[in-house]
Amino acid sequence: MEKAIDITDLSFSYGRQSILREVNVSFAAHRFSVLLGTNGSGKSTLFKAMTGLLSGYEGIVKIKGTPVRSLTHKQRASQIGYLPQFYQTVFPFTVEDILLTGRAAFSGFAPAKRDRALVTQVLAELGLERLRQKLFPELSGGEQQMVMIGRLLMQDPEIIILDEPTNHLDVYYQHFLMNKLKAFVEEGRTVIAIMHNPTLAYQFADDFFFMLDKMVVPAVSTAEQELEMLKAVYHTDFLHISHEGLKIVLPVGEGMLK
Ligand SMILES: Nc1ncnc2c1ncn2[C@@H]1O[C@H](COP(=O)(O)OP(=O)(O)OP(=O)(O)O)[C@@H](O)[C@H]1O
Repeated sequence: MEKAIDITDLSFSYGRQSILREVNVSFAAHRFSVLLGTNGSGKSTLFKAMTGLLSGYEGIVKIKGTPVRSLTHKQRASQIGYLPQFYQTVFPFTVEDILLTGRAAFSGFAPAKRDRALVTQVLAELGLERLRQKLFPELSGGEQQMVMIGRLLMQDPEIIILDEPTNHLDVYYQHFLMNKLKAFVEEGRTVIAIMHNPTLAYQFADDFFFMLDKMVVPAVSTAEQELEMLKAVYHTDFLHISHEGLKIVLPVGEGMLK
């Protein structure tokens, strides 16, 4: 297996609070991997380690064979695009300005003509042309989320790492985005995402991982084991529904299953 990200014996604490404990996991290149897990289980912390934004951990995080700590900012930007869970700007930047910042690691603060052409291309790809001159802080949450995905495309990284990419998106855009992420993988990129919606993840992604007891556990093979794993992670019952070859995993409330 060609590894996009390889993590060995990663442990990390915030002060006295242990968050990650000897995490060993690899995310395959050219696949769409999803990490699922409960609130506060350490998923974002793990992703920060993967993107070089976390310091003070034990263990090794490698991006395509090179420790992330030894990559320069520019090398990192060409390999990894990261959509954080939270971002905020109160400055009145237009959507175009925000997209151009996706090129900052390559073009500095003087965007080239081709960077503006790329803005046109990315907005068209995401169907967001109407937003080009709008002020980013005045967009809706879902519009901002899509613009931030566009910013990743401007960066044109090999590996796309997303922390809850479907946040704020309506059902149409959730499916639109998941299809896009799948298409990026078909084009040869690697996508790794934290998601809170197993139903959506199972429909679109290739590989599944769970955050459990400060460690990352890969998905199990049989459908029955899968439901057990989901229950162990979320303390919630799940059921499988199969519809014309489409497998749907659905959480159900306690006591709903007879
Ligand atoms: N900067 C920080 N300083 C101290 N504790 C932190 C910090 N960031 C996160 N934590 C704590 O670390 C734990 C894991 O947080 P993390 O954000 O990695 O969880 P998560 O699985 O991504 O959660 P969610 O699904 O709610 O986004 C939480 O208990 C959180 O309170």
